[in-house]
Amino acid sequence: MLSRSAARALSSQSRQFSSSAARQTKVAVLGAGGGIGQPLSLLLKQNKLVTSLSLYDIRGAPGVAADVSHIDSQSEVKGYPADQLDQALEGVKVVVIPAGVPRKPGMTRDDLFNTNASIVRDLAAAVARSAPEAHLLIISNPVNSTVPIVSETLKKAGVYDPRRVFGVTTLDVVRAARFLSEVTGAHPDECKVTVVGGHSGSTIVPLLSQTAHGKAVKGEVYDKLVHRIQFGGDEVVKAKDGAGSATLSMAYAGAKFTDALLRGLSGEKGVVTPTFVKSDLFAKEGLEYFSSNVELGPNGVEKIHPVGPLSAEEEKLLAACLPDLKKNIEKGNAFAAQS
Ligand SMILES: NC(=O)C1=CN([C@@H]2O[C@H](COP(=O)(O)OP(=O)(O)OC[C@H]3O[C@@H](n4cnc5c(N)ncnc54)[C@H](O)[C@@H]3O)[C@@H](O)[C@H]2O)C=CC1
Ligand SMILES: O=C([O-])CC(=O)C(=O)O
Repeated sequence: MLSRSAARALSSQSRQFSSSAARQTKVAVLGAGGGIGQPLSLLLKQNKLVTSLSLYDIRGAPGVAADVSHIDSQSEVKGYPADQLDQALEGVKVVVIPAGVPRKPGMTRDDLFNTNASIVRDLAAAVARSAPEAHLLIISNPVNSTVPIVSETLKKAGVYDPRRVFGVTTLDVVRAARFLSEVTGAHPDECKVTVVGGHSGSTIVPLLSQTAHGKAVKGEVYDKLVHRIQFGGDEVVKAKDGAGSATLSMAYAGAKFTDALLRGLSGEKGVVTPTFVKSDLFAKEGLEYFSSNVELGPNGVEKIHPVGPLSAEEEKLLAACLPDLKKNIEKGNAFAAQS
């Protein structure tokens, strides 16, 4: 017979266990064998909100899984070969997709469309079949078009919920903080910049005027900083000289966004970060999707924040962003409509 205090302690322990178990989640990485997929899997293995990691790729996922599974964190890891996509998705709550080809020097992200559009469509169709209630985090480029493709594919399957589809634009936010810190000498933690729009060149709009350190940057230094944030991806593509694009910083950014979503799903309040989602902010201009600050919660997207006050320079950047972004979105929609 347990004493009353022992029984109380046991019941409080089991409440704690059940609430933390409820918060934990099975996460899949599709494209886990790739340049982003491997370090992303490594980082997700260290996330306490992940109970189980399901690693899928058409090449090499079982090997990555065996390797990552030796890390001494609580989650289980399983790798799936090319013919086991549906099994990989069973019971999965969050699906992160870095599958597809990366750029080489001289290419734009849009040049990846022809290869990556069908990869992303087929993976989204599998999610619709095997994990219809999962949240989808799209890393594969061109994000401005792959997010519409995923959304339309889910719509066709009758399982679309716009609160559960996210284009991962976190790398732009990460770069903006780092590059602003390099210009000002302030710590990156004090240089958080909201980046809105989409994820390629002119569609990337950093709102430097909304931060204390960013507001102080003017003239040529401002122009160079904005250009560096918009074209940071090209810097890495050039330096890698044909061996691909950003993988390590992207894995960091992907893990950071996944963690934000998991915290929101688990009920944490006030989790707000930019992400490319179905949005009415620029519906009048004909845009169905837009990245702005989004509050993440138990259902995914809880609240889409407006872009807020803009400087004259940012008004111009936004004016340049909207038509390009609209074209990218329409291209994704047109592909999905023909598929
Ligand atoms: N959203 C963002 O900020 C960023 C996006 N990217 C994009 O991420 C994508 C992946 O880049 P990396 O990892 O560097 O490329 P990678 O070539 O190293 O890896 C891609 C992986 O996808 C796998 N794959 C191809 N087709 C697949 C399919 N049908 N199912 C499952 N897996 C499949 C390949 O086998 C490979 O392991 C590219 O499209 C790249 O442009 C890259 C950096 C930043
Ligand atoms: O530049 C690329 O192709 C990869 C990417 O999206 C980025 O690094 O932002």
